[in-house]
Amino acid sequence: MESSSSTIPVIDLRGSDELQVQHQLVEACKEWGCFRLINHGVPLPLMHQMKGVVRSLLDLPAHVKARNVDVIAGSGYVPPNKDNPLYEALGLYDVASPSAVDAFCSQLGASPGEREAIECYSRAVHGVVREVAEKLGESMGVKKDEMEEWPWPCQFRINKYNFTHQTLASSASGVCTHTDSGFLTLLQEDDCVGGLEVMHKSSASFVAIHPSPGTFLINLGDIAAAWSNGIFYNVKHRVQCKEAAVRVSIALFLLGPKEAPVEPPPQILDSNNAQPRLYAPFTYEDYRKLRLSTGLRAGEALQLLRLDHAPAAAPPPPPPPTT
Ligand SMILES: O=C(O)CCC(=O)C(=O)O
Ligand SMILES: [Fe+2]
Repeated sequence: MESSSSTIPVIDLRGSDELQVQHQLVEACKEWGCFRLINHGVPLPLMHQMKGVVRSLLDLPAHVKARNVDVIAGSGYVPPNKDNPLYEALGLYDVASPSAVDAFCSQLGASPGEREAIECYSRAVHGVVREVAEKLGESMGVKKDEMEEWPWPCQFRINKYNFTHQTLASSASGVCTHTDSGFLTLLQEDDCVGGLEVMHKSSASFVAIHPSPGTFLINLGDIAAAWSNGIFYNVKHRVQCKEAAVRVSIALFLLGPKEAPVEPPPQILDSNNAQPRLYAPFTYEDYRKLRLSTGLRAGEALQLLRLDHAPAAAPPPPPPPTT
């Protein structure tokens, strides 16, 4: 697939014209399913400090990282594997729970300084991710107290890509093309090492995302596509090896309602130009299991839940009895 020269939108979270910010948000989510976020309020020194902590945690021996066990499927340590041999990650669910943050730090033997950075950073990015989601909801006419089980749980994940001269020479992939499963993702990319690419919706071509220190990238996931009845684009993205250097990134995933079904709110379904309802209601937990069990990680699992999805052909009738 060809690369496009267009670039993703940039949104000032504290822009003075609220209506303009809402308009920009909706347009970015429809056309790109992602945007760069500036003026978010997380202090630059904290962002830098957290990057240092991420490097030292991911440099721990494998047996220590393995103590970071799953709380929900896939939320703990992900070692390099067959699909993504250059990638590994540590994770924490749910970032709003002080005891979960404490358990994560204890499992990895974080120092008091590292612990403080993790606590401050996770609180700060959690605040930003909620603010972005609330603004996005308001832009669609939905207030935060009308969102089911709001605020939704958040998964925190720190990623490392072991890129080398050898992997560069073989044009290896860091993370294969996928969509994020949740509502939205806030990503602090590596300050220097690029490689992230997003697929532009209308051209279906990959666009390189260049590092932009001090900013965040926001991605919309599968839950955002279902919640908006297909208005928002769940952006496909991947990480390619473009430099022979270790790359690290930090992601916070705002997932979806804990138990309530994911459904478009009436404000979206009843609007004048609304299209018929696209998806059967489902829970985030069931959807996460569906992605894991089918291995469909690039939004295809959502297609299985479309109300107009043709079911697989019925199995052939059993042979007639012989007696
Ligand atoms: O490392 C990156 O830039 C992207 C990571 C990513 O896509 C993910 O964690 O889902
Ligand atoms: Fe992702």
